[in-house]
Amino acid sequence: MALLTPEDLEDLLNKLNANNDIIKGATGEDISQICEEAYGTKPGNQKVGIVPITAGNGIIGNFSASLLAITEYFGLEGFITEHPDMTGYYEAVAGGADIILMADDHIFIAHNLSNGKIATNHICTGVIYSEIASRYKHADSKDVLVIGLGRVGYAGASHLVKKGFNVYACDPNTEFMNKAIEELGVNAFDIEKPRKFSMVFEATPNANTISEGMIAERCLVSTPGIPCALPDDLVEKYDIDLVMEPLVIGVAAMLYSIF
Ligand SMILES: NCCC[C@@H](N)C(=O)NCCCC[C@H](N)C(=O)O
Repeated sequence: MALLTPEDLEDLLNKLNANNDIIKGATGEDISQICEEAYGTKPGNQKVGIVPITAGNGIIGNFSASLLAITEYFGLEGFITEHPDMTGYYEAVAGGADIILMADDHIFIAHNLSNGKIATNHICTGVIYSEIASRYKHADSKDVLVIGLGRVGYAGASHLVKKGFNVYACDPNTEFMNKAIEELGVNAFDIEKPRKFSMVFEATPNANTISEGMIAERCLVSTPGIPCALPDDLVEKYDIDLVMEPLVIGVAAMLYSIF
């Protein structure tokens, strides 16, 4: 999994507002409305404790500050603990946090201490980005292309299958591909037999994974992946709504999933 960098997190709320405008234009609703419908919840007066974690590669600059900005963007009170790790966890609970946000290099969780609900960033990111792709108001069918079947892509493919979409998926890792075919019943997308999709959910850590044969002239590409899955020439040539943002949309889904 590619770790975020402080540069990925610069100018976060401007990137969110720009993406929210694209989401509204392409689906008819904004990210808060989509989260409310996807999870059936609304923000309340929950207090969010953000605990920096020093494990592995350690603290990422801007990460905790970004989580605080996101918490406040969705109308919640938040605080970053003065200490990291276990001392920070104790500080958050003692400080009256209802929800704890914390991440090491392998898992990023949101835990609601009041109702016991817990969420991971990789599942919530897969669910919300695939949900956004599936709401494209100019879709020409129920066909959705999922590129990448790692933890995030698999979660998104699973969500779309449950919602009754025709999911075509591809991943160079044959184990991931076979698992998704066996467990989810996805159709293997064959790059040799291209189909043009109007809804694409991409979840890989690679650039330019989308090629011309995969997309309709007018389409919605929804991806948390860094770097961008779309080659510049395709962005110029086609009418593509691109939803791509490094952190806020996934964290919004984490929070709404545990309210
Ligand atoms: N969609 C977001 C995916 C984030 C994930 N790829 C990552 O960088 N995780 C590492 C976070 C480490 C945070 C660090 N321990 C801190 O607390 O600052």
